[in-house]
Amino acid sequence: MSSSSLFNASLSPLNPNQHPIRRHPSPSLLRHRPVAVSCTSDGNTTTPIETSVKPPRRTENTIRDDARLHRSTAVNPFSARYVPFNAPPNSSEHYSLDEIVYRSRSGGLLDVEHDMDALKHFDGAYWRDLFDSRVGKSTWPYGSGVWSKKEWVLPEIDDDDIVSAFEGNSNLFWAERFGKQFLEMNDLWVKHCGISHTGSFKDLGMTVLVSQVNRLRKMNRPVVGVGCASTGDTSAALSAYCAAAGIPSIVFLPANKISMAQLVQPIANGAFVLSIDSDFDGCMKLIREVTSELPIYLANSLNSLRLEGQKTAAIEILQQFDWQAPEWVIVPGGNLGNIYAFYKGFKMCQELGLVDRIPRLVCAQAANANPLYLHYKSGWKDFKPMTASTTFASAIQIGDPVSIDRAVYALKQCDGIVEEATEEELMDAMAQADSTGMFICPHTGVALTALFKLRKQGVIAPTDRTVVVSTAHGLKFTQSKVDYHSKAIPDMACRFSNPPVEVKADFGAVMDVLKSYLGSQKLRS
Ligand SMILES: Cc1ncc(COP(=O)(O)O)c(C=O)c1O
Ligand SMILES: N[C@@H](CCOP(=O)(O)O)C(=O)O
Repeated sequence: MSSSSLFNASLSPLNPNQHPIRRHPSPSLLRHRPVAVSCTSDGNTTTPIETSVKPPRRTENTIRDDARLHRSTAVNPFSARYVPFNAPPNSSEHYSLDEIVYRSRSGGLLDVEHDMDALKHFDGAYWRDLFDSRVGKSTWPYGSGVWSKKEWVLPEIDDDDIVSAFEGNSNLFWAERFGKQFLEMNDLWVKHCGISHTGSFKDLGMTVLVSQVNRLRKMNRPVVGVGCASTGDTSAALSAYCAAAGIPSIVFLPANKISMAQLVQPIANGAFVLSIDSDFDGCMKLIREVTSELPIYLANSLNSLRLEGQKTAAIEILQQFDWQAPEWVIVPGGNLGNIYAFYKGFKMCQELGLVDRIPRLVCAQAANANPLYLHYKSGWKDFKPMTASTTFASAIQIGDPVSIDRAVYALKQCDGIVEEATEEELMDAMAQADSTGMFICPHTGVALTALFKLRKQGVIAPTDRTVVVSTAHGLKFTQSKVDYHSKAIPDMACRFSNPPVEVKADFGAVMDVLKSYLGSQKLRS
């Protein structure tokens, strides 16, 4: 096929189905940068994207229409299916992603398995270039950080079925001052997964799950609604994505155990909200029972589809470092799906040749809800669920995590570590981070405490490139910050509190407090 006929055959930018190297996977060709093609809105003329300006969009077309016009007619070579998690090599049990199944025949967890042989037809340079070419665009659905990796997420879904808020592509913040001032580190980063559509990393998984539900409903599968148990972030993401797609959502929340900002999210998005007199683990048990009786699709991370979206945050970190792996990635853990999602994202990048090694993972838990930490400390012997106590890191107040097996597997594979944080430690860490220009949630405070401890022990070196995953926006947890800064927390010194100074509306009084403040600043500098 000549290069010009290739341009004419391809109507989709950087579509691997028509990529010139696809049928010639010799190493030298595979190293070439993919040739991107574009076309006019009537789909006729194609030119290399790097030398042309895209023709103006027809105003009556939406970006979905544009995607439909440019859609490839070639057979999609990529696929994925459910298999039992960590199945023995001789297992043949598998399920189509169009089946409604959350557990294996033996009652174990499931995993989404991709056809790695098909993905390996393209080398690491190909995938790196493809993913890089999609960042920062408004092309449907690749403007999403999740769907820009569609071939590795849900390769078979029709773009028309995708429900996306262009989530992902979250900023990787160089924590220069925090690293220098508190940890003597020069290469510390915070991946702000909470600066997102509903304010937490849950958007990454929920776009995938709700898109698949949208597809199932179009296939007339019996799904009347989607349900979850939640500590506040899963419920917010579920209700927002369902509302965008016009799908009913049902959320089970532990009464009085989530923040006001989190509670109002599903209410505003029109979800059916049940406030249940229990803790998260109690709500989780109930939603599992209910979804096995009623045609309500289960949206918690027990459902392995969610993790396919969440793993893209790991891929994004590598991408943001120009495809270099950091030494450490620290993730706060509760129901424990996310730590496995990070491992899976990193591992796929290694297996498909985008990077040559993966980072070591640290999972950080609140000491008041630390079943994984205790399991790790026991040498991975005999896991014991617990009743979690109240913690300011309320979204990880979980004692019986559904993904315990996934987390243990991930941590063992990458020589990972588990750490814990007391209430005072996590609140101090959050205040310290905020004082250097961040505005993080208490869960990120748990992760930063783990970093403090590992630096002190000499496990993490001053020059180690380290990423702390910030899982939710601080604005969802302002009450905890108010309590801390007003020193209203019993038995907590609140060492880094910064309460407002009350002063009379009088010039002299204002000058006095300002002079005293500026004097103390001079002493500090
Ligand atoms: C803000 C926040 N951080 C961390 C976590 C922990 O994630 P996972 O349950 O996947 O361990 C959750 C949810 O559990 C969360 O909502
Ligand atoms: N923090 C979570 C707890 C449930 O986790 P999931 O990932 O299994 O949905 C929440 O916000 O509900």
